[in-house]
Amino acid sequence: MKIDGTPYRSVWVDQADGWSVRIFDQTKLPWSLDILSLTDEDQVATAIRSMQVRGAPLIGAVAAYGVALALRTDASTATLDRVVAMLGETRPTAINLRWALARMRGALHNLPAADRVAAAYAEAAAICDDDVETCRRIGEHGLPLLRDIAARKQPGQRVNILTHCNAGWIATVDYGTALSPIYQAHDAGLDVHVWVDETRPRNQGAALTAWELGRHGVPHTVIADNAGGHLMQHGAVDIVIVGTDRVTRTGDVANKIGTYLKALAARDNGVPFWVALPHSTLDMTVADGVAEIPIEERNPVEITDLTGRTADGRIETIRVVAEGSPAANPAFDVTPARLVTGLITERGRCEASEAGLRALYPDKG
Ligand SMILES: CSC[C@H]1O[C@H](OP(=O)(O)O)[C@H](O)[C@@H]1O
Repeated sequence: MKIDGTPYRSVWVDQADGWSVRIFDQTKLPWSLDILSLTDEDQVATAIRSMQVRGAPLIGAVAAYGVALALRTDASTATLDRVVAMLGETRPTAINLRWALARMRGALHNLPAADRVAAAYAEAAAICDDDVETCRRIGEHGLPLLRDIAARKQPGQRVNILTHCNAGWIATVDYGTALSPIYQAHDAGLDVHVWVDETRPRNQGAALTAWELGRHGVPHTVIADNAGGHLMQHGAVDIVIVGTDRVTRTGDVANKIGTYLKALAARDNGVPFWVALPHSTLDMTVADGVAEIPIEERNPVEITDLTGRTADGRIETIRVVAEGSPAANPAFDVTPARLVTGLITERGRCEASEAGLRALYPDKG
């Protein structure tokens, strides 16, 4: 995606030295565009844990480069196994992380140590290129849904989409998942508008989705997470499109905390609830998402404290919870397949079911 006319991906290898890895520090957005240079696997692990880099497909891609960085120092099998295990423990819910690391290990394990560094950078780059094309195609397969809604609108009426968290280009290598159809619809001239859930506690919607859409000129309105049901009751939402961190073979969907509540409100109001995902988000080894998907518990300080910009431009963090009150911070929830209208993938759309997924992905074990 372009920033001030310059095309960017969300992760790239520094052309100057040919090996260090660049990312945007997403904890500084939307206030500043800080580019970080990652030079070893520990810096990659910190960037993922602290959510300097986040988004299910993107953390997989960045972890893949973390393997390459580790092998630059020591290309032994012991190091390969160690760094795959270490990076795989940084965040438990998004399956893309383990998918990317398993792909890296599979590509490198049987190579001579001397060949591993070049092969690691090549495989990480291939993962990135695959994600870019995959997300572009997700947009293509989601666009007809928005065209169909637009066709039923009166002249001057907008297509109103609600999304939760950030599943845009900054959460992937490029294009995004949930936002990819929205970008393509906007670019095709459809009159779209996005209700952007602020997405407490880390405000990925208010800080990242709003930033992305604003830069691309997509009309949008930031709302409190709890406003979505009300808007749906009053006919202000035509469709919900969200991203996901893991989809089970039965179509259960793990995504940012609060997604399940959106799906309940959508079902109660007859609003289509679609989930956009790349193949790297599929976990065919799991059937019951509620019972089996590990839900990341993050630091309660993300609940008790809020970071923002003061009127005079200073970035500050303040406590917004009564002193002494404990907080709990589950970072994801699981929406059962029965509440999902359908899945938008790079291979097409399907129902949220094992039959639907196996028809699209007969090759996925
Ligand atoms: C295409 S991003 C998918 C998913 O990842 C985000 O989680 P986080 O911001 O914690 O990394 C969010 O749940 C998005 O929907």
